[in-house]
Order: sequence, then structure tokens, then C-alpha cells
Amino acid sequence: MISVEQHLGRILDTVRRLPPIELGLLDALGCVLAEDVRSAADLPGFTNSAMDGYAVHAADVAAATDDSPVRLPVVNDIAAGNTQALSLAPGQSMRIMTGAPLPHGADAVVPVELTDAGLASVAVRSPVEVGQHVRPTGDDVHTGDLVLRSGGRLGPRQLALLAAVGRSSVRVVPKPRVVVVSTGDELVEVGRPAGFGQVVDSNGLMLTAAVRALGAVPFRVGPVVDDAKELMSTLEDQLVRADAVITSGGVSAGAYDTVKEVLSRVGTVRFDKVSMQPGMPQGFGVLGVDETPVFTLPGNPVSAMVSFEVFVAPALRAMAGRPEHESALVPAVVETGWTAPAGKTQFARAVLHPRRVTGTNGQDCDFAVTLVGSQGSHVLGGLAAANCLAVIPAAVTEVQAGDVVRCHLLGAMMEA
Ligand SMILES: Nc1nc2c(c(=O)[nH]1)N[C@H]1C(S)=C(S)[C@@H](COP(=O)(O)OP(=O)(O)OC[C@H]3O[C@@H](n4cnc5c(N)ncnc54)[C@H](O)[C@@H]3O)O[C@H]1N2
Ligand code: MOO
Repeated sequence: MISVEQHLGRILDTVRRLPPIELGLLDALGCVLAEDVRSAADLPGFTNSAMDGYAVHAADVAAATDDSPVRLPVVNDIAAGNTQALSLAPGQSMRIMTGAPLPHGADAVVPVELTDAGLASVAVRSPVEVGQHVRPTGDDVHTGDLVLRSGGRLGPRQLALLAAVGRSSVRVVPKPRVVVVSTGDELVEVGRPAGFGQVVDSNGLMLTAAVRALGAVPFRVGPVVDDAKELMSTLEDQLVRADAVITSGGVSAGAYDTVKEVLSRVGTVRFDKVSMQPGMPQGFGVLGVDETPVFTLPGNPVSAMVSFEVFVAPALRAMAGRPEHESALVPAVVETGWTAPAGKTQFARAVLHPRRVTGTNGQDCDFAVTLVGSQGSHVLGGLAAANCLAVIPAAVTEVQAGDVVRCHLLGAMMEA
């Protein structure tokens, strides 16, 4: 038996950040930036109005009041998108819209609400300060400024900044392409009726969805029967499009546990018992000339999902250039106790309830936690109802009400 930390350590020592590529901005959503980005432009690119109103010389309206408005001729009308270079002489005004270029000479904008909205001439009822409602060139970003650093993740806001400073593509760490292969003679395709002795390939769907939710690119390969040749040729075919492979099933001690049988022979994949529950039988190694990482997860659905969370997700994040763990374990106070297996780290399916509560050790927590469903490795109902895995260290066999335990969040729907 090896520990969870040993198995994860071996995986993280093996996987590598993927080499950077250039991608169009939208395709780069969720990717990690692999270059420092400097702006090729000033933002705003020209001095413009922050309000719909009138461009003026502030000095001209310094004496304006409600009772004694200042009247100015309106000599032009400037809409957003106007590309003419205009000049405003003292004693005049121009009607101007939000985002339109401020005419040369003007130093402030009077919002339309502080005027009579006149077209030929305008009555201004309030003074404005020099610079008021004006957005100067380069106010946001100057040409040459470092706007985004290599290593940051690109979300909608960062993509907007890249577009605004003139980029249409960017150098990023690509999202890992992950092939998901289910194995087992008993499996039938999703949507097909499962006859006696048959099981719907829910793992294939679950792991494919988990890969996508994490922000990587999944390819699902329908159930492969327990046949050594078939499995090997499927894996060989799939390696061309894979940065990583995940299999489920066929890794314990059964007579037809083909994944273990086939990959043990290859010599680059190692099978271990990991001291955890669920998820004890695990395999990991590399395949093919590109040394593609392969994770062979146990077939029991809960075991497969817990293994994904604990081993595969950190590895895929590392390959994508992201931190291996993007959220910390959350401390929570146990509502009703339970037993945990001796000598194994337990990943108990549980629900976190947001509530201020103090543990018997005096620790204040933001959550209480209760187990959900029975803890069998086949119990999908409980897995679906859980929003966390309570992580109980191998040395603990009794979890008691009031104990503070640390919980791995399952809640985030999408990491992309
Ligand atoms: N004699 C022993 N038997 C078992 C051991 C052991 O140490 N000695 N370990 C048990 C543990 S723990 C686990 S976990 C499972 C792991 O089994 P396998 O990885 O070999 O998986 P299978 O036998 O193929 O399937 C197990 C179970 O899961 C269902 N399954 C499989 N694939 C899917 C899928 N794609 N979608 C839905 N359900 C799936 C399968 O029908 C079985 O019920 O082994 C224990 N046995
Ligand atoms: O380790 Mo298995 O994953 O308990 O059911």
C-alpha cells in the first residue's frame, strides 16, 4: 500500500506543463498566458467624453447657475464614431455623446441634464471643473505598459483587455486534450436500456464531463470490451490526439481486469493499492513515444470520481499551467459522527451547510458538515447529492460530532 500523497507525488513528478501555442482570443478562454503582454496602444486611444452633453471651455460656464444660466452657441454635433478632428473656440459649445472625441480646445463636458438640451444654442445651469466628464488619452493604459503577466489565467475580462490593446491572438498553454476510455463487458452506451447484468456507462459520461468542467478538452471513447487486443488497439489509436488518457474499470483483482493485465505488460504503467477509501486500486504511468500520462481509475463510480478529484484534476491543472490546487480544503464542524476505515484516508461524501459554528476544539468555522447517502463505492445517488468530500486522515477511525474536519469542495460547476 502506498499513501495518497505518494501516489499524487509520483503523478505530479511525471506530468509536464504543455508547450505553449498561439490561439485566437476566444479559443484562449480559460488558458494560462505564456507571454508578458505589453500594450500596442493607448487606452483610451483619444480624449473623449464620459457623458452625453456639451463640450465647453470650463471657464465659459464658471458663473452658470439655475437662476442665471450661461447661454452658448452650439456649433457642432459630435456622435461616438465621429473621426473628424474638431476644434472648439472659446465662447462656443458642441453637443457631444458618450465616447465621442472631445474637440481640441474643449476642457470639460456639461451633462445634458444640467442644460436645456438646446440644439442651436444651449443654456448651461451649472459650472463644471476643468477635466470634468473627460476621459483623457492613455488614462487607462499607456502604449508599452505591461498589461498582463505570463502565468495568469484568461477569463472574459482579460480577453477584453487583450482585444482592446490590439491583440487578436495570444500565446497560451493549451488546454490538455484528455481521452476518456471506459472498459467492461457489462457496459452499455448512455441512453440504451441496460439489460440484466448490464450497466450504463455512467463513468464515461461522468469523467468526460469532469474533464470539461475542469477546463480541459475531453474525447469520450465508448465502452471497450474486456479484451486485451481490443483495449490495446483502442489506446494506440487514441494516443495521437491525447495529452492524457483516463481509463475506468479493470484494475482490481478480477479474472477479466483487462486494463491492469494489458498495461502491466507495457512496463511503463504501475499499479498500486493506495491507502484510501474509496479509490484503493490505482494505476498511473506513461504510454507511447510521447510518454502520454495515463490514469487507470477503478470502475466503481464513486471510486472513479474521487480518484479524478484527488489525482487527475491536480495533474490536468499542472499540465495546463495552473496551480495544482486552486481551492483550499474548507474546515467544517461535524454534525453527526461516523466511523472511518483504519489505515486509509477516507473521502466521505458529505454536504457543507453554511453556518457559523464552533468545534469542540474551540475553532470557529463557517460551515457544518453532514454525511450524505451510504458510503458504498457504487452509490451514485449520494455522490450526486454531495457538495464536498470530507477528508479523514488515515489515523482517524472515529469522527465525532463537534470535530473539525477538512473538506474538499465538489461544488464548482466549471473551472474554465
Ligand atoms: N478480490 C477483490 N475484489 C475487488 C477489490 C480487491 O482488492 N480484491 N477491490 C475492490 C475495489 S476497492 C474496487 S474500487 C473495485 C475496482 O474494480 P475495477 O477497477 O476492476 O472495476 P470493475 O471490476 O471493472 O468494475 C467495478 C464496478 O464498477 C462498475 N463499473 C465499471 N465501469 C463502469 C462504468 N464505465 N460506468 C458505470 N459503472 C461501471 C462495474 O459494473 C462494477 O460494478 O474492485 C473491487 N473488487
Ligand atoms: O477502493 Mo474501492 O474504490 O473502495 O471501492
